[in-house]
Amino acid sequence: MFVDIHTSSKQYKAEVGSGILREAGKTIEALAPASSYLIVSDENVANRYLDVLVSSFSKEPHTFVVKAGEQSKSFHVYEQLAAFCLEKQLDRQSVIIAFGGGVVGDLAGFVAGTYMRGVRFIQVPTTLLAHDSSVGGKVAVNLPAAKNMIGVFHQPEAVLFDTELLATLPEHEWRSGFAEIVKLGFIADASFLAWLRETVPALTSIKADNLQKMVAKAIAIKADIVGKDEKEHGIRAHLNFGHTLAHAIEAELGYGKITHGEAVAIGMRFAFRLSLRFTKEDLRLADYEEWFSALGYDLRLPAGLSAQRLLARMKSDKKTNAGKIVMVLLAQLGAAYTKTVDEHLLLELLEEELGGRS
Ligand SMILES: NC(=O)c1ccc[n+]([C@@H]2O[C@H](COP(=O)([O-])OP(=O)(O)OC[C@H]3O[C@@H](n4cnc5c(N)ncnc54)[C@H](O)[C@@H]3O)[C@@H](O)[C@H]2O)c1
Ligand SMILES: O=C(O)C(=O)C[C@@H](O)[C@H](O)[C@H](O)COP(=O)(O)O
Ligand SMILES: [Zn+2]
Repeated sequence: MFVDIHTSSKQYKAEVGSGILREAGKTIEALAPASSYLIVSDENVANRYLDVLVSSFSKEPHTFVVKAGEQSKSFHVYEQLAAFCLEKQLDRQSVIIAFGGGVVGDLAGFVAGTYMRGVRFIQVPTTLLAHDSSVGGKVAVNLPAAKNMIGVFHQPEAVLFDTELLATLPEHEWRSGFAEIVKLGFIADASFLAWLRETVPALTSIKADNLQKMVAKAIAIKADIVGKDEKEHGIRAHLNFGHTLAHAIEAELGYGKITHGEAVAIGMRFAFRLSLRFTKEDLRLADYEEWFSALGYDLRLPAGLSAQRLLARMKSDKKTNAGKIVMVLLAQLGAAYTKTVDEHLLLELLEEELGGRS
């Protein structure tokens, strides 16, 4: 299956299929002829699949493997990778391949977006979550205090999503990726949401054809939004549903202590509760809680966090405007909007959530 992504800076395709990794090198060589290729991956993915990708090229590419996990989305690793590019004499005709989940995609994409002021790159995602991170061109590293603070918009040349690779993904990583898929239903497509609800009573038993359909549809919804607003001047902010709090939780706990998607699931519940303060629509929050609890999510704020500290972190969100926190809320299921929200209200809700934990 192919999904077209049309942004103002680039048009490209995402291919979603089973077994496409075995031909990925040839596909990349045809799509993006280059003076040299560099594959960036992490140790978990490299141990399982790097030889398959490397041997699919007609000429051996360079490889660079980082430690698995969010800690690798740092300036330190960014610098090591950029230095490696120079050491291997990558030039402006070279192509970088991000082979991994969102961490590798964001890191390698940021190096690609900045090395020699920008070289081409290709996303070869290996996690469910990477249906989101591999599309749309947001690439970045974290600052210790805040997620994705230093980055650029740099679209890939193509996305090659082999759903077969998801077979080795740990269950909590399925949960992480699935939260971002459901997010797309909440903000933009109520019928997709209903289909997900029907089709995914358990994460470990999604049939192969439904999995491909789900990933392709999620990419198509994201592509539609990014196509309308590549640089987040408006509607793209809706993709941040649940993220203002999620990013605060991730930074406050320390990167890698909770998966991104599991933090987003908590953030979405919080945003649901906040949305209910401003609408009379039935957002069916209880349905979400019941469904996600059955799938093994813990939607409560992690114990031990401070409401004041979370609020302070939320202020460094990229949507903040003149010191005011801007939240993505739901008008109804399938329709989002942004709203400046008074911090006293946010604090009240955070304290209520944390109080319920003791
Ligand atoms: N750029 C964007 O638009 C965007 C969108 C969403 C999330 N993100 C970012 O993506 C990151 C999270 O990405 P992620 O959830 O993919 O995390 P990740 O890249 O850390 O991967 C999760 C874990 O799964 C392992 N793994 C990857 N593929 C595997 C496979 N096929 N089999 C077995 N193990 C495998 C990894 O080694 C890692 O331990 C966060 O930093 C988040 O901020 C970016
Ligand atoms: O693509 C987007 O736009 C998103 O917001 C997708 C999010 O799922 C993703 O986590 C993104 O990296 C968040 O971006 P940020 O600008 O809030 O850091
Ligand atoms: Zn996200």
